[in-house]
Amino acid sequence: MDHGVSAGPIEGLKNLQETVNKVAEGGANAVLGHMGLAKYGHRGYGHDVGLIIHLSASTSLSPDPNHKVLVTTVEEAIKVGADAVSVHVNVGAEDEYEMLQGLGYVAGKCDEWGIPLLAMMYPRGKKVRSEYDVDVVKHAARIGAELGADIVKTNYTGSPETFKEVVEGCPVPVIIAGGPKMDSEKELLEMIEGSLEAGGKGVAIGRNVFQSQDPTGLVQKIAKVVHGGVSVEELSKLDL
Ligand SMILES: CC(=O)[C@@H](O)[C@H](O)C[C@H](N)C(=O)O
Ligand SMILES: O=CC(=O)COP(=O)(O)O
Repeated sequence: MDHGVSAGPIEGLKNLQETVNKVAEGGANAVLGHMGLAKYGHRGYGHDVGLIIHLSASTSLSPDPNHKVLVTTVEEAIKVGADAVSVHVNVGAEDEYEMLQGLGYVAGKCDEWGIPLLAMMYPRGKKVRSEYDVDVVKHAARIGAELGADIVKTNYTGSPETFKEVVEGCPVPVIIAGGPKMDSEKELLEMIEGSLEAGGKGVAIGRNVFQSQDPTGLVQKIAKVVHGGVSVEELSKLDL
């Protein structure tokens, strides 16, 4: 739910509290967002849900939206009760070097404090012809682990065969982002299933969940696939 910074109050994120409630009820393990999520997304009741504070930011209005900067610290995240923190690196961007420096720095701080670090490793920049190409995705994912992340989040490469190369090339658990809203839930669930088949360990789905007609129901289905080992075919037979 970090899109409020990059894209503004987009559909599904206008009311953070409501959205946090819906996904927590569906069984999400954690919500991820900027500092404001802790302040304005706090519900004070209901299911507990993990909190991952995102330390990087850029906006779609910037001359270079691929240039993410660190906007808060591991210590500030810990103060608001974070269970983990995340950093976004665009591998291939003009200012890649600063984002790599930032990731390395944050990884050191996370080790000092004993807090897990999720690195969002996206191949994005002039030399990147496709953000979903296995060669650039596996390179980006590997960098996340090399620089000290505990979990790497990246793009799904379109097939279990290619995604296996990403997982095998990355010594820490790899999870996938959802990307732009898809036409059907089935398409999303099949992508998730494909990533798990390849050895992926989970998902960090944004728009496809919070812009769904039924975020709670969709998270329930995702949890059945990720945690319950239920196939998408079996899922269609369940009364959900
Ligand atoms: C809006 C996008 O293209 C996403 O992939 C973002 O870059 C990822 C992140 N959730 C963000 O909003 O920065
Ligand atoms: O930071 C962004 C994400 O974790 C994933 O967002 P998406 O909307 O699923 O791409």
